[in-house]
Amino acid sequence: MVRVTFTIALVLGYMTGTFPLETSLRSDDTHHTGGGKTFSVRQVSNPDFIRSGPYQLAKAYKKFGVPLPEDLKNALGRLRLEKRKRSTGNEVTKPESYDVEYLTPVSIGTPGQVLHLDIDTGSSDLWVFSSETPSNLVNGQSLYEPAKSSTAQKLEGYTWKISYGDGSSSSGVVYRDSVTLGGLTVSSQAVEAATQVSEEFTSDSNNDGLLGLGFGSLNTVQPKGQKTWFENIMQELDSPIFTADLKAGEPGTYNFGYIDKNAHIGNISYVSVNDSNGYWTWTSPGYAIGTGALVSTQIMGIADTGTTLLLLPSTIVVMYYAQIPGALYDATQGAYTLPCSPTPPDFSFAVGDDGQVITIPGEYILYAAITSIGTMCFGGIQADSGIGFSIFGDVALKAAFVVFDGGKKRLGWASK
Ligand SMILES: CNCc1ccc(Oc2cccnc2)o1
Repeated sequence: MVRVTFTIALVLGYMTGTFPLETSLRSDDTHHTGGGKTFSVRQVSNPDFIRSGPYQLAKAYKKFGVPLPEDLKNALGRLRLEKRKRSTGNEVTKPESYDVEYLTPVSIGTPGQVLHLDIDTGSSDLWVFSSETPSNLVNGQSLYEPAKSSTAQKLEGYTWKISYGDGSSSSGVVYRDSVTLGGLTVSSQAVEAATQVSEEFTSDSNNDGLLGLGFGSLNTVQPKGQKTWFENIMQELDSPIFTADLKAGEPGTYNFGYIDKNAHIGNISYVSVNDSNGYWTWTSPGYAIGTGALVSTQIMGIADTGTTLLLLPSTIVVMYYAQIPGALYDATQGAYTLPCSPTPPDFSFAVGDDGQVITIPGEYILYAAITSIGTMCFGGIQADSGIGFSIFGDVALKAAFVVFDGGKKRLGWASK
C-alpha cells in the first residue's frame, strides 16, 4: 500500500488522457448562389479513421446495390477477424522467503534488460533500481541502465517520490521505455529510475523495484501523473482484467486478459470496487474463525499484493487470537504472536452475497518463527489500526484466485 499525503489545494480537474479529435470526414461546405449568405466548413480528417480498401470498395458496391463478389466478402471476413484479434499474457511470480513478497521478471528497454519486480496492486508507480541509484544504496539488485537502451527517453524535469505502508520509501527521475511483462509489451511506459531508496529496499537484495497495478490516480510522478503498465496495455487485452494466483511457498502466476478456468475451484464471486482512493477497495460482508458461524460485519479493505500480511479491524483480530491458547500481543514486536504449534484455526472471509467464502488455512497464520528455538511465531493476521481500511495482503491472497477487473472496476474471488 502506498502512503498518500494530500495537500489541500485547488485540484485542477485536468485529464491525463488524450482525446481523439471530435471530428469526422465531412463536407458540408454548401454554397448558395445569389444574394443569400454563403458559408463553408473546413474539412478536417479524422485521425481515428482506419483506412481499409476492401471496406471502402464494399461501401461502393452497397451504395449502388450491387452484391459483393465472393473474394471481397472473404477479404472483409478476414479483416473482421484481424480486428478482433487481441492478446493475453501470463507470467510466473516467485515468493521470497516467508512469502514476504513475490518477484516477477519484467523486460525493460531495447535490448531487453530483465529485472525482477514486486508486482504491487497497492501502488501505481513502476520504479527500478538503476544506473542512477548511488552504488552505496545498491546491494545485489539488477539495475536498469537507460544509456544501454536504444528506446529510452528521459522525461526532463519529471520526478517521483513514494513511501509504503511498511515505512520503506524511494524517489528519483523518469524515463519512457518499452516494458514487457508476460509477453505483452507497452512501448512507451513511464519507468521511474531510483536515485534514492530506503534501507529496507537496499537490504532486499533480490527485489529490483516495484511494478504498481493500482489505479493511476496514485502515481507519484510530478509534474504529470503517469499511467500504470496495466492501464497502458488494457485496451489490447482480450478482456480488461488481470488475475493473481499467489501460492504459499511456491511460485504463483499473474495472467493478463483471460481467466484460467483450471486455476480456481467453483464459481468466481464478483464485488464492486471503489477506486476513489486509487486502491482496489472492496467490502467483505463478514468473517468466520475456524469452524465457527459467519459473523456478519462490513470489512472495507484493499486487495494488495504488495503487503505481506492480512491486516484487519482490531476487534476481529482480538477475537481470532483469543481462540488460541498462548497467543498474545507482544509489545516489543508491536504485533500479535502465537505458539508455532499446534496449527491455529483457519480464518474465513465472505465475498459478495452469494455465500462465497475464502478460507485461509491456519498454517498461513503461522507467519514466521520469532525465536531461533521456534516456539513462538509472528501472526499472519495483524490489526489495521491507524490505516483507515483493512489490507487483504498476501496471507489472504494466496488462499484465493483473484480477478482484478479494470473494465468493470470489480474484484472476483474464488477458492482454489
Ligand atoms: C520489504 N520492505 C521493502 C519493500 C518491498 C516491497 C515494498 O513495498 C511495499 C511495502 C508495503 C506495502 N506495499 C508495498 O517494500
